[in-house]
Amino acid sequence: MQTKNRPKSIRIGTRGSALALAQAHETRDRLMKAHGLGSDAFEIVVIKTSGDRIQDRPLSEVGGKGLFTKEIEQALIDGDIDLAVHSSKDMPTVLPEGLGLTAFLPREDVRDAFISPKAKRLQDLPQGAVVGSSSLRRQAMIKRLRPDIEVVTYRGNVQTRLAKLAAGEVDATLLAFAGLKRLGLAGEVTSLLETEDFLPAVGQGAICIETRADDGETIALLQAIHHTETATCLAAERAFLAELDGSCRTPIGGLARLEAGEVTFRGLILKPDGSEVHEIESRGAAGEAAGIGARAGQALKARGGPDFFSH
Ligand SMILES: NCc1[nH]cc(CCC(=O)O)c1CC(=O)O
Repeated sequence: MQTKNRPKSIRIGTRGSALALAQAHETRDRLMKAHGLGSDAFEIVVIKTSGDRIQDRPLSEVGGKGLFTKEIEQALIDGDIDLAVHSSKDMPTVLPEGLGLTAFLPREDVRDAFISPKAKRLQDLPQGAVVGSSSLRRQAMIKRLRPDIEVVTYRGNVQTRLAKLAAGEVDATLLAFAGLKRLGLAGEVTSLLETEDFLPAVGQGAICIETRADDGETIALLQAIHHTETATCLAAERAFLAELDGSCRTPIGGLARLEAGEVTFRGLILKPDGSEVHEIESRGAAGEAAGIGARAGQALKARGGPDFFSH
């Protein structure tokens, strides 16, 4: 596998959170298996991002998504790492010049998980209960379903959030089931929110791998672990988001499914207080995934009108 020009090991860049490391290890393990390599063929390079440093404010206030990726992408551009492993959900729709999303791993469960010592389901929480979440989408969806619930901003990594819940700071929280599963914490889940009632974030549950667009050797290496079905769904979801995310303060949900060569896409936008919702469902051939997502985004943008995105 190795050539003369390649440094001794394949350098995998990742954030240092437990979830990010689990994702980097999953990627490495798949590459080892696909190419018959040992773990010594890889080096996991931990990179601290602004998103990791800023813990006291909601991400939407300090600049949103790029915060978890900027420093890692710079390491790719500088040639300090060969590939970067990310949660697709955290990826901006526009990447820096010269970089590309080269591979997607088979998607985990896309659903949000409800975790609470007080009730079995979100619908069963007592009147006026307090739910912790820093995601604008989850906050707005909770208020849409249960306007009486108080939603408090609640940041930190998955373990910190579970500790705050255990300490009684909030009555419940919502987290991506995929992340909990990857951390071996599926047992913490009280119940799962079905996508019909609670649409996930674009990219939720999908690990993506970013490389330099001209790094043919790494791109070839990744082909063996690339999951085209996931990539097709992500093409629709990311095209949808690209039409809408001019403002990272707008709650957005989007999910594509692929069945028998046909993509079914559902998307929605909400006012942050859940008082107004615009939803769309569309379908088409897998080869048209990006167009299906983009048209859905344009349609919702038109339906929301110019005021929808200016809060
Ligand atoms: N924004 C943080 C983030 N990015 C990806 C995941 C979960 C894993 C995934 O969706 O693949 C999480 C935590 C969460 O939302 O609970």
